[in-house]
Amino acid sequence: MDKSSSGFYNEAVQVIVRCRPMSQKEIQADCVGIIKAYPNRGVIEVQNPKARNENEKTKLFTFDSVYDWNSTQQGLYDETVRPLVSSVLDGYNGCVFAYGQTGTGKTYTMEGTKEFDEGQGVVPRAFEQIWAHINRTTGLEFLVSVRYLEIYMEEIRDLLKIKHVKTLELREDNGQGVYVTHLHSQTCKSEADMFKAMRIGNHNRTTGATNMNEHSSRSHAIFQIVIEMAEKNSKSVKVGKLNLVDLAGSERQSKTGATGDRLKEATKINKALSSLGNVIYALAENSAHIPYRDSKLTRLLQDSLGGNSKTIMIANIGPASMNYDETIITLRYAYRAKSIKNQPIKNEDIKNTKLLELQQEIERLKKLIEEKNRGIELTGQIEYEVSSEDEDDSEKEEKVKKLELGKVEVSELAKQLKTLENQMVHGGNLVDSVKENELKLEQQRIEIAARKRREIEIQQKIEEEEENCHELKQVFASLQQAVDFKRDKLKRLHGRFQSVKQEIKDSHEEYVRSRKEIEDSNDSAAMQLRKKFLIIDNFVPTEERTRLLNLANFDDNQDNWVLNKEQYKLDRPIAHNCRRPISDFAIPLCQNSSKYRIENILDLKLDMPLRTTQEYTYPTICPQIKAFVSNVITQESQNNHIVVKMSSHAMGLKSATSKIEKEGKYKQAIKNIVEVHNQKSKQSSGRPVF
Ligand SMILES: Nc1ncnc2c1ncn2[C@@H]1O[C@H](COP(=O)(O)OP(=O)(O)OP(=O)(O)O)[C@@H](O)[C@H]1O
Repeated sequence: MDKSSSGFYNEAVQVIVRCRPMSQKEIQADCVGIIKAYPNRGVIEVQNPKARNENEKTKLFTFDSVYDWNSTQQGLYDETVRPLVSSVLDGYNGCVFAYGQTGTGKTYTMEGTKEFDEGQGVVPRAFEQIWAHINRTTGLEFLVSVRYLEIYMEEIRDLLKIKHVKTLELREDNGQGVYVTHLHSQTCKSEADMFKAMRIGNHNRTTGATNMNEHSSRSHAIFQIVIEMAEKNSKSVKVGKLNLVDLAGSERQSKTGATGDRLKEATKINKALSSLGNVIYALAENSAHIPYRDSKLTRLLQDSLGGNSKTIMIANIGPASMNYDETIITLRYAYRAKSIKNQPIKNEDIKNTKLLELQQEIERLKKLIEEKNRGIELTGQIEYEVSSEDEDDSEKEEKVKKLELGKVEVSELAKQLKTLENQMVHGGNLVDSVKENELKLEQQRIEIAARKRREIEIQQKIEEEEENCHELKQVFASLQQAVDFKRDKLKRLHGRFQSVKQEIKDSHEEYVRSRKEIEDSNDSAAMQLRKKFLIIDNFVPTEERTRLLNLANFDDNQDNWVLNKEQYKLDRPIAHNCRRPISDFAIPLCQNSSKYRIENILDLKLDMPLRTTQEYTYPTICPQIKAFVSNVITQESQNNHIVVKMSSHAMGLKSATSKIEKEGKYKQAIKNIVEVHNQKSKQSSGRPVF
């Protein structure tokens, strides 16, 4: 930690990398593993399956810690996330987010699997830690609430209240940072309440199957836990906020096979992730402008990246050779994120919190109840002391009524008090011995994590120093030895120079590729814009255009242009006793109507719905019967009936007749004859003729 120019302490974003095991699909496709992880040095080595020369063969990346396929959920949590959640419980803002290609284990890391103990990911383990802390902390009152949202197709959705009627918008506030309006906040009184909220949200989250992942997350999800804590009757509160973020994975259409909706989702996912990449890049480069406003995701993560938060980025990668390009891109972003500096500040002494409001309201209600009770007691006493003979009946009744009313009011207030008290949790409801043991265990875990981090840091420093001091330590016996040593060093440095050169070349290629993507999307946006201009220029009168342009204002919160609704009023055309045509058939009828002319200033065709019926097709007669019968049918008219006669070889050249009512129903007649004959044939020979 170092001090920034603004006087706050800078703390770098902690970046860890996790590589999942080879998947069944990758094993079946005979994919080669290209990742080597060195957890004690925090190093990841990637082998390039397309290497053309020695320099391109391997790439090394150093991180705060790395986890390979043998890593456990418990190990990862204890070593990296537990210390962060402890800080949140001390009043800091914290954020853990999982980043990486689709199918690399982001959801596995954040949520985990259904197996109860070992399978649990970061989110449920954080619940456990938070509630263990609350249950052993005496003397404090807590108000714990959760929110769960997803950004799907650039729209924010409340995962705890899916049928939200109000639109959820992003707003910015000096105290709160960026927040979402009308987002449902669920108060939790126990670990089970939090689990319930998580399950509801997960159930509502948008997922879908792709070639890369059967349960692919199609949205970015943020689970937010807010913990307000204060002593009883205190004047200020400490607030810890934890954001647990499971991002949707970046994906290539060629690999995921996405089409239709999946493709549209993928385009939005990739766009938001590329904005995130740009923010990381700009922060790492210390740019004057950080493009947070490019997407909703980056706006929501504004505090976590470069702001008031302690942040951990978990970069998830896969081990297979077929994903080499994506793995390198993820590792490059993660590497850049290492140089992002945040300024976490303890949220102490906060005044406008819900917990404070609750505490004050509880106090007020308690006092009120006390006063009312005192009043009731007094009225009761007076009633008892004053002799009943001195009062008439109506006065007595009045007093009894007043007394009853007072009691009802008190019971109402007591109910309100109970509801308010129920929202808060009183810490420290564990038995003392359990409390002590838990505290010890927690401290041990945090110490072990800190020791491990220190070991990795020391190891990385030693390697750096060794490189620098190697030459100083050497004592050369001969000139030749010195030359050999220098040659070795030159070779090493040349190798390093080549790999840096290669890295620059790769980065340039990546830059060209992403520039091309941006240019393509710019071109398509410009094309859409030209189309809209074509319509506006040709169909919207100039005065109206100027009027509307003057009414449009840019809304920072919505990040969009909006029309001033009070001044913007479009007069609807007046009806002229004629209904608006709603079908092709009705249009000609309305051609002469003044109403039609006024409303349809632009003579556009109506958008007709797609046809849902089919042309009538005549039934067909079985070709054998048709050929056979057409030769022998005769018809005669008999008392308004048609008699169809047919004879066939199949019937021993006998003729049969059928009587039908109308012309054109020969098929029916033939059917009748064939059925009758088939029945006869079945009776005699056991099988039909036709
Ligand atoms: N460390 C791991 N150990 C064992 N299995 C893992 C691990 N990481 C991921 N997996 C498995 O890999 C598969 C894909 O994981 P997951 O769904 O978490 O990927 P994802 O990155 O969230 O994908 P998407 O971005 O498409 O949502 C799952 O079947 C998961 O169980």
